[in-house]
Amino acid sequence: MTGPLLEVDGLVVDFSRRRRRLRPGEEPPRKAVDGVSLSLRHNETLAIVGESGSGKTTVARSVVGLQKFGAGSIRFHGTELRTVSRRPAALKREIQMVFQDPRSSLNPRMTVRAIINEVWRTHPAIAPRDRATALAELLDDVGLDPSVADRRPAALSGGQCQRVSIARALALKPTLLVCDEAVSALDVSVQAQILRLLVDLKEEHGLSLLFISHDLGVVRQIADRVAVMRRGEIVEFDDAEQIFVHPAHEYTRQLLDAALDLAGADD
Ligand SMILES: Nc1ncnc2c1ncn2[C@@H]1O[C@H](COP(=O)(O)OP(=O)(O)OP(=O)(O)O)[C@@H](O)[C@H]1O
Repeated sequence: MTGPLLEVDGLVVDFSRRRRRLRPGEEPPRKAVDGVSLSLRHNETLAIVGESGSGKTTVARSVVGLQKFGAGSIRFHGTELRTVSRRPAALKREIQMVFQDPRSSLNPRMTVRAIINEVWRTHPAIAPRDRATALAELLDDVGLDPSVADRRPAALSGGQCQRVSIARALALKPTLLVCDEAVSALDVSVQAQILRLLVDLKEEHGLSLLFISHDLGVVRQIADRVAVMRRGEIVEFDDAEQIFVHPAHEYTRQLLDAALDLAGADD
């Protein structure tokens, strides 16, 4: 396959609605995302890092189609994407998102079996003929016991719920998984297990991952390339090794230092 899987070019998202005349010396309101360009290759993990409010989630939501954008373009397999309502169903299915809080993203009244069946009901084109076997395989893929199928989210741990969220995404046979702070709400040991799972799934299913995180320690474990965002812009975009060993931008160095301080404080 030639060309990147995903190309974001000059993306702009501006939440400030009222256009009033600025007072002399007043700074114009900052755009949440201001001219972001990046690309994601097939079977690659690209992480977007940056402090809170830097625009990471807004980029992710734009890619998934949950956020309208004002300018720029997002291309997937070379096809221009707009918001979800204007995307062809097959493309919608190919880009799936895993959220930070697995509990609130799963319907508490439904069993895991019902959650996954619901996905297949709404996408009959990719629904397996033998759903019971496919469900067992899916649960096995994400490291869950088959007995989990008949449980509800409240009966599962946070890590198990996140595995169910990942299984729900995989049920749609995506090519791109967008993970927005997908391990941030989990204990460190569970974080490591879910990261391992994502790496394995990426290899087994040929997935690409867009991985949003404020945690450089986590990003270091999973990313092939890293885009560093600050105030709506990308300040550095490079191979993970380069970012972590030879950061070029002062802001990246500050983030790395802050992460090291935090790690030291944990010891
Ligand atoms: N729906 C919205 N309406 C208005 N402003 C928004 C909206 N969503 C995000 N913002 C603003 O856009 C900016 C970028 O937010 P975003 O959530 O993308 O950043 P982030 O880097 O993901 O931060 P965090 O990790 O805290 O979510 C912030 O200033 C935020 O307040």
